[in-house]
Amino acid sequence: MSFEVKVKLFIEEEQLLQQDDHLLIAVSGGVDSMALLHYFVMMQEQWGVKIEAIHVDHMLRGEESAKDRDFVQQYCETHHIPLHAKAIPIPAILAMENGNVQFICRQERYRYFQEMMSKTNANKLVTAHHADDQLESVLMALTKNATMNAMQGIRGKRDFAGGSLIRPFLTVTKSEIRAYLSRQGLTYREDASNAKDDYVRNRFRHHIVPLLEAENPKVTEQVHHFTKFLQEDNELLMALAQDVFSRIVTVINGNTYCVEIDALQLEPLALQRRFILILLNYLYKDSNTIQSYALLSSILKLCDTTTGYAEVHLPENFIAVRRYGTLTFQKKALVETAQYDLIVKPDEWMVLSNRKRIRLVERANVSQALLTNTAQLFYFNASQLKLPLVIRARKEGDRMLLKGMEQPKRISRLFIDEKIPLNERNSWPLLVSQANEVVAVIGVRMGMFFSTSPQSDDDTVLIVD
Ligand SMILES: Nc1ncnc2c1ncn2[C@@H]1O[C@H](COP(=O)(O)OP(=O)(O)OP(=O)(O)O)[C@@H](O)[C@H]1O
Repeated sequence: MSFEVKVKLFIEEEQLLQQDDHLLIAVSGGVDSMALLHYFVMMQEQWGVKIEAIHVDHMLRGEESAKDRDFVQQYCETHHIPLHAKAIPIPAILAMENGNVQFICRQERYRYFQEMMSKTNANKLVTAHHADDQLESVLMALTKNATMNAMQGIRGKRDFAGGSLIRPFLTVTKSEIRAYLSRQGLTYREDASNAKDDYVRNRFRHHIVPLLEAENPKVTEQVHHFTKFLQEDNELLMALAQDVFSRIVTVINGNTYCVEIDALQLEPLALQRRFILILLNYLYKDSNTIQSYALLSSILKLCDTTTGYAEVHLPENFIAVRRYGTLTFQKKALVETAQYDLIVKPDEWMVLSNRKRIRLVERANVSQALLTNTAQLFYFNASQLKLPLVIRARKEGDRMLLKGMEQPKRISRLFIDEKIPLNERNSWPLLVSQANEVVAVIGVRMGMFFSTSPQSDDDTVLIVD
């Protein structure tokens, strides 16, 4: 099958192009992306699309990278293709931020791609990833601490910057691309770093892939089918995991995710894993960069039991905590610092940081307000407390009067006795009167003003659910 037919079939099969698409073609100047740009120059009318090119000079290889840019520019001028180009001082960024060169290049490159997608109103970014890249990616994922997401390799199409990123060359090999370019009589820029073994990808390319190709010259085709099957299976499993997510996750204040462990454990392990990946997607802007098999396993290990307290520290200051059968994901800062002072208004449910809900009602209205049978009722005489009550975090020296005790008990002591985790003590919700006396530690102990049975007809009731 010819190069052009192979590419056409893949584009049609994956529905990568539509009539009137506005494409931004990512061109480094190397063999793959020059072939990509040339392919679209030749085929733009046939596909009915509008094309522009985009290039990033990472300023990493001195004059060489400036020459890459000139090379791309010259081709674009000859073929009347608008070019968007930007030089990004990666060495200077690295000096300030530290980090992995390839990671920073990629991050900066895609930031510019994204910016230009919206400035030019393009709806698709096109890159020249090909079948050899696919094979290398799968092999790299297999040997790394990767999740099943990475094992599925590169996709032909994914969402990007309000449109999509498409890879029309994903089924053609590098040697097919090279042969196409030479048939077209075109040249390209050679990046000397590609020949070195410094990067993992290069080591796979130079040493592992040739062995596999010797075993089966069509190994890239085989990997293409393999990844496609995996992707299709995964789509189904992700949809099922999303259903589970909608059923068993409660989101508090838009930033704290609470999972009922019992309900999660009813699901097959394959869905539990994907459920956690979906959750990480909510927590992180780019969850792909933090996904690892080890992280997934340590989070799932928290769900082995529903009793006791355990936590896993996650990247970027997130934390997963298991307590009372609930698994909670949130920013550590939210756990450690209090964000109250909230006035407790009658007849309104308040959701607190310890995942309890409370509500104040007149005794006569209790039955109306009771929605669950897990709620506990605490009766008190409102005239004995200075209202309104307030929810706040602990303060130095806080104490509480308890029934049967002559001296008020220090809240810090009570936290220790009740085994409240250290990192939650500063945000644990306390109920405080206007006289600044702590009258309850919500979900832990109620002070002397509260009884579990009615004292009079006009009691006020605190419902804790
Ligand atoms: N400097 C660049 N300017 C414009 N496009 C580029 C540049 N570098 C890479 N690209 C585009 O990205 C494609 C993949 O390049 P490469 O394999 O170097 O990137 P990668 O980092 O491995 O992949 P990814 O972009 O998915 O992270 C290229 O074929 C080209 O389309």
